[in-house]
Amino acid sequence: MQEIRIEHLAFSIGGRQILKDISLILGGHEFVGLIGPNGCGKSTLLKHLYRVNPIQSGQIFMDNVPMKEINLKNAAQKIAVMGQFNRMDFDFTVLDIALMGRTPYKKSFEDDTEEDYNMAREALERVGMWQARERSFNTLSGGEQQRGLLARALVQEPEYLILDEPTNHLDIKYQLELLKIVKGLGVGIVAALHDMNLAAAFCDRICVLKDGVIQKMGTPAEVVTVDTLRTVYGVESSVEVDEHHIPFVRYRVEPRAYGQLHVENSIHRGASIDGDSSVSAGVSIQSASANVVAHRESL
Ligand SMILES: Nc1ncnc2c1ncn2[C@@H]1O[C@H](COP(=O)(O)OP(=O)(O)OP(=O)(O)O)[C@@H](O)[C@H]1O
Repeated sequence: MQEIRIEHLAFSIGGRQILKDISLILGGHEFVGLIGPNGCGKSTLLKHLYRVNPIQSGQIFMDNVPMKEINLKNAAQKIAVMGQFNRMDFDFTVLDIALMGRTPYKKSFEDDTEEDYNMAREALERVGMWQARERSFNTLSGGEQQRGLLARALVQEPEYLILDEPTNHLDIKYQLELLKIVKGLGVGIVAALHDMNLAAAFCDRICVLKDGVIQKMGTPAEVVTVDTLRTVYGVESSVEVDEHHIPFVRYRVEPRAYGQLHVENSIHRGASIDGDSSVSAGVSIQSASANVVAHRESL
């Protein structure tokens, strides 16, 4: 696929406008990050691309063909999706989920072939889930589910990949691995991301949404700036740009806020929160305090 072109897309729910006049070109071989505060419209925009949300106003083209003229099966051969909500209604195994990636290529009730099985095996090995292939998908942890869904997307051999918060639930090793795998596919990618440093490290371009409007679009160095973080998120930061033009954000937090937290913790430590469990209350407060200290040191 060469490109997905979005023109003047607008979308309202219950009289509230969620997306306002969005125009955007997503190249077929670039990794575009979609960032912005909670509720700014990232998932709503992505749902238009994978056709969960109907187009109310504006147009979306895939390689110059209006999306509504492309039948769903053809679209599913071109576009794979890793969405945010992954619960399955039936008790599928991890292997079943991976094999579902072949569905757009099959006729109704056509059986899986050895080739399908080999593709599923290769994808599951790639995401470290082959050993868990007989596990019920619904019993997996959030991160394991996400890796299973990535395997399904790989098996689908898409030309374009849509990821809605793909690193949600993943530990740092798998966050990096997932982003490396998808980047290495050489297909177009659009991903809603919250972690600014991951977005900066992996994306070719970043689109910033706020209140359903595109605020900025550009390379990570153009977009991930102190000004963006202040105006879009209301957060103070410092941003360093390395020799590869990749920005790295450090968030500024008032040191006094930590001091106050320690004082509060020491006052409450050992005190009973629920009236009958002073020990467990003390433990949880201490561990929260330790987390804050560790976090502060890492800053
Ligand atoms: N079906 C719906 N009915 C009512 N409101 C909705 C619906 N879908 C989305 N919204 C609202 O639209 C706004 C944008 O939601 P969306 O999920 O696109 O945000 P987001 O940028 O992906 O947020 P987050 O970062 O929290 O995932 C939110 O205020 C949300 O509550």
